[in-house]
Formats: sequence, C-alpha cells, structure tokens
Amino acid sequence: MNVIKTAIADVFILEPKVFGDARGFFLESWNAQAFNAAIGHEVAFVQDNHSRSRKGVLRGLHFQRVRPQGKLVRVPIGRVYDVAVDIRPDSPTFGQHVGTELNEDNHRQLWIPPGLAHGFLVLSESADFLYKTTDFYHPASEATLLWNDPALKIDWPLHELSDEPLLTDKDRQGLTLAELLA
Ligand SMILES: Cc1cn([C@H]2C[C@H](O)[C@@H](COP(=O)(O)OP(=O)(O)O[C@H]3O[C@@H](C)C(=O)[C@@H](O)[C@H]3O)O2)c(=O)[nH]c1=O
Repeated sequence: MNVIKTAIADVFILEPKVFGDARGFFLESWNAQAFNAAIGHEVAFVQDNHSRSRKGVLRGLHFQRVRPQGKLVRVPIGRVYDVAVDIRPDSPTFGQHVGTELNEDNHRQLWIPPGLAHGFLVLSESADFLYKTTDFYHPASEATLLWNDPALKIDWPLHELSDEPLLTDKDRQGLTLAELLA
C-alpha cells in the first residue's frame, strides 16, 4: 500500500496494491494491520456505509458534534471529488482542507480522522461511495459545514458539471466556518 501524506498531518491518501490478471483485479480494501501501520495507531471501525449518487450530487460537508466519526472512504464505481476540512479549533491546520479525486481506476482511499467535516461531489454519471466509520451515526448531533463557504477556498471541479450541484435542503443551509465557531 502506498501512503501519501497531505496538508493535514493526520489525513492520509492510501493507494492499495492492485493485483491485475487476465480475470480482472484483486485488492485488499481494508486490512487492519496494514491500515493501522499506515496511519500510525490502532483504529476500531463500527459501521460500514454505502451510498449511490448521480452526477452533480454534492453530499456534505458533514460532521457529528457528539460521537465524531473517523472515516475511511473509497469509490469502487465512478468518480468523485472528495474533501475533508479540518474544523478542530485547536488544530494547527484549522480551516484547511484536503481535496482529492477518488475513482474506480485510482482505487484511492482517504482516511479522515474524527473531528473533520467531510463531503464529496460526484463527477461520473453515477458513483458508489463506500466507507467505514469509527463511531455510530448520531443524527441528533449531525451538522453541515457550508460546502461553498468562501473562507474554505475549496476548488470544487464544478466545470465538469453542466448544472448546479444537487444538494439536500439541509446541506444547502449549512453553517459557515465563522458560524461554526460562534
Ligand atoms: C449517514 C447515515 C444516514 N442514515 C439515513 C438517514 C437518512 O434518512 C438517509 C440519508 O442520510 P443523509 O442524507 O445524511 O446521507 P448522506 O448525505 O450520504 O450522509 C453522509 O454524507 C457523507 C458526506 C458523510 O461524510 C457521511 O458521514 C454521511 O454524513 O440515511 C442512516 O440510517 N445511517 C447513517 O449512518
């Protein structure tokens, strides 16, 4: 597995070793030993999630105030632009983000530790999004950081879409970083 550091010290891009042959390919999508070694400590996952979205869907940027979730995310079918924003007030990279394309060809995974906000934009006609989480879903404390808050300076690849991104009302009414801190 190739481990790529990012601008946020504890966010990593992971590229699993892909074994291709005449049948197709094989990869280990998660191996506790290799994953824990890659990020430098042990992580226990408690939930696996799967969503499917059509092109132009933007989910996020989500976080849970109670029971913050670490997430190991990947896209086995399709292409997305994936973003993690550091909203931990005491972090040296507070307000910064990591953005990377995850797709069915690069097999990239993103490790997002607990406490960050996370979201993605679908760039292919459809995309399946799979992720493991370190804590359970806690809807009562779920919140949205506004995806296009200028303070975040996220360069979403909107030029790849023919329409505006499709969001839920909840996500359209997300909080700005300033509102989050208030
Ligand atoms: C996230 C989640 C949703 N649900 C339900 C609630 C709701 O009726 C339906 C759709 O929920 P949402 O609209 O919140 O789904 P979605 O917008 O896909 O939410 C996800 O977005 C990405 C960006 C993340 O980072 C995830 O942690 C999660 O917040 O699924 C669960 O039952 N368990 C879960 O863990």
